[in-house]
Amino acid sequence: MGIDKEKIEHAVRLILEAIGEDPDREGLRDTPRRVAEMFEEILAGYKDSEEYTWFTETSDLVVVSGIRFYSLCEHHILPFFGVAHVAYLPRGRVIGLSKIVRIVNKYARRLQIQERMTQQIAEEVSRATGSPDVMVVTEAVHLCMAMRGVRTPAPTVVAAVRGAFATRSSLKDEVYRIIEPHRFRGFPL
Ligand SMILES: Nc1nc2c(ncn2[C@@H]2O[C@H](COP(=O)(O)OP(=O)(O)OP(=O)(O)O)[C@@H](O)[C@H]2O)c(=O)[nH]1
Ligand SMILES: [Zn+2]
Repeated sequence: MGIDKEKIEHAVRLILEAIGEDPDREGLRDTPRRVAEMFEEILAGYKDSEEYTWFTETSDLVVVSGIRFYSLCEHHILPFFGVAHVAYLPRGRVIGLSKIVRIVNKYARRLQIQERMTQQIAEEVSRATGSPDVMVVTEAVHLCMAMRGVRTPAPTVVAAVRGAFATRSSLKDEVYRIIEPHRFRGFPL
């Protein structure tokens, strides 16, 4: 999915007019272009590819914790942001640690809800590693809940717990122990 920047520029100009601003005043003249470029950047996850992997004998627990992410909620197009923690048990295949961060960003940089984003990250880590044993915890503040509406920046936690993490609670507890120092404390980031 490519982003139609011209269309976004046009739409932003209309929004500026609709809120009673003068889109030709100095500070706003380049705003439609800036917003179009911003969307191209922060919604780049639609075009990210799947790369990866190499083989190993290990089956030891891997946890990448405290991965910061910034997403946009699909209801209000306002940011939600926080951290993601990704754990998996290799089944003869590991992926580069940076690829886990790339997977998080790939699904964060779209119009999202936190639950679907968390699930998609878990599914792709599972696909990439060939392991059904995956656990992803995301913690976020939603600006649509903070700046407007209920005006309550309550951090929201979503956990996708799959395979051995779901059947062995000691393994799940181990992940929560490991990620504890890297958990998201909400405002201020
Ligand atoms: N489950 C879930 N809900 C979300 C997420 N982001 C935003 N929302 C909620 O989506 C809902 C949209 O509800 P609507 O009633 O259609 O929109 P609204 O009238 O603007 O709702 P309020 O925010 O309650 O004023 C709101 O309750 C938001 O808090 C998310 O990631 N996951
Ligand atoms: Zn929202």
